[in-house]
Amino acid sequence: MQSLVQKYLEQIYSSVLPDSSGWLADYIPELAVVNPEKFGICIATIDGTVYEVGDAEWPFTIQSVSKPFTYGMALADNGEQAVDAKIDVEPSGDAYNEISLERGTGRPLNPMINAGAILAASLVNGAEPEEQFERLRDFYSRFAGRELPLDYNVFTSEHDAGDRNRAIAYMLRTVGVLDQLPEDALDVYFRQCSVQVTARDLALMAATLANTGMQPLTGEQVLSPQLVRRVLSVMTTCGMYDAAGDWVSAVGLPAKSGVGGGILAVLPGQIGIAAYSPRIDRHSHSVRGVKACRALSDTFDLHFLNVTRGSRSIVRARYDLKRRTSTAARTPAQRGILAAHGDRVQFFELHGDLLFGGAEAVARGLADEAGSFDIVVIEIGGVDQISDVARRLLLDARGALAVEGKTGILVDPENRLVDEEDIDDSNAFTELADAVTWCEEELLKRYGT
Ligand SMILES: NC(=O)CC[C@H](N)C(=O)O
Repeated sequence: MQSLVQKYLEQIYSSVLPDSSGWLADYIPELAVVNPEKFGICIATIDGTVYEVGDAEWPFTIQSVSKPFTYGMALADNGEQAVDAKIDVEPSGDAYNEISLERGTGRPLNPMINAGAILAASLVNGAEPEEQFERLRDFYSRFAGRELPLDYNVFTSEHDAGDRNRAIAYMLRTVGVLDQLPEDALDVYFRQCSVQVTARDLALMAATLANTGMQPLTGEQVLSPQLVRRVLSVMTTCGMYDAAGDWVSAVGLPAKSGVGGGILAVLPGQIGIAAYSPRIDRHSHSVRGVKACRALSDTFDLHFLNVTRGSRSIVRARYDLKRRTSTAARTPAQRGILAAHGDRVQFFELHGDLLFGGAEAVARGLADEAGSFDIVVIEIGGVDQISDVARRLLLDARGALAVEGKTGILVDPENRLVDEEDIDDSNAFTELADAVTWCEEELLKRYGT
C-alpha cells in the first residue's frame, strides 16, 4: 500500500511540475546545457526513511549548497572563536556574489555568501588545496552516506570562468582576512562547488543536520550538535541570501540553495528535505525547488515556529502509593498504614523530551504542591532527551524539597540524572519497584506505631 507521505509527495510534484519559469545558470557551459525539465523531490527522516519522487537520483553539482557544510568543517577544524574572528554571522541582504565585507575588520558578513564561503574553504585544514578539498569531499560524503564524486568538467569551468570569485578572494587577501593564497583558496572553493550530488543525497545531508549531526543510515556522528546548531542558525538567517526574510516567513526552515538547481531544508529533530530542478529565479534559487519546499512546509506543517507541544505534556501520569502494590510481604497492620497514608507519596511519571520548559513546569509544580506529600517519586524512564538545564532544574527541585523536610526520589533507569560525581545519588533508584519498597518502609517508619 502506498504511504500517505508518498501520496502527498507525488501530489506536490505534480502541482509544481508545470511551472517552467526561470532560466538555466549560464556562467559556465556545463550548467547551461543540463536538461531543464528535470525535477525531483526527496524527504529523509531522522530515522533514515527516504521518500522520493521524480528525478530524485539525477546527478547535478552541489554549488552553494556546499557552503554550510564547509562552514561546519571550518568550525570543527578551528573552533568557533577563531572562525568568528574571520567570518561574521550577519545576513547581508545582498546577492550571493556581492563583496559584502564588514567595515573596519574586512570580515565577510556571513559564510553563505561567496566571500564568506571562500574564506571558510581556506580555513579547512590541509597542507595543499587538494588535501583540503579531499577532506571536504569526505566530510560531505559522510553527511550523504555515500562517496560523492567531483564533476571535473564543472570544476575546470568554474575555475576558468571564476573571475568574480577571484576578485572576491583577492579583495579578502587585500583587507588581510585571507591567509591562504587567493588561487589556493579558490581552488578549494571551485572544487567544493563541483561535487556531484542528487536530491536524495541532499535530503540525507539535511536529515543529518536535523538529527543533530548523526547520519541516519550510517549512525556516524559527522558534526557535533553544538556546531550543527551554529550551522543551522546561519542557514536560517543567511542561507537564502536576499530572499531570507520571505523564506523564513513562508517556509520556516533553515535552508540552502545552489545555482545548479539544488536546494535543501532542515526541520531540526524531524526531517531533511531536498529538491532539484535547474531553472533558477533572480536570487539564483531553483524555481520549482522553492515551490516544492513551500508546498512541503504547508502540507506537512513543517514551519519551525509551529510549536505545538506544550511543556505540560511532560507529565505522562501522576498517582500515589495506593496505586502501587509492592511485592514485599506486609502484615495486615502495615497494609492498613500504607492504605491510610499512601497519598503522602506522589509519583510523577515523565516522558518526551525534557527541556527547559517542561522541567521548569515540573519543578514549579513540585514546589507548589509540596504541602500535600511527604515523598515525591520522579520517574524519568520514559524521557527521551534531557537537556543540561532540565537536569539541573530537577536536581535543584529535589534539593529544595529536602530543605522543607520532604524527600525527592528519582527513578532513573539509565542513571542519566545522577551520573556526575558532584551529585548526591542517594534516593535515586534504577528500578521503580525498589523505589516503591523504599517509600513503603519510609511511610511505615513515619506513621507506624
Ligand atoms: N549560488 C551559487 O550556487 C554560487 C556557486 C557558484 N559556483 C559561484 O561561486 O558563483
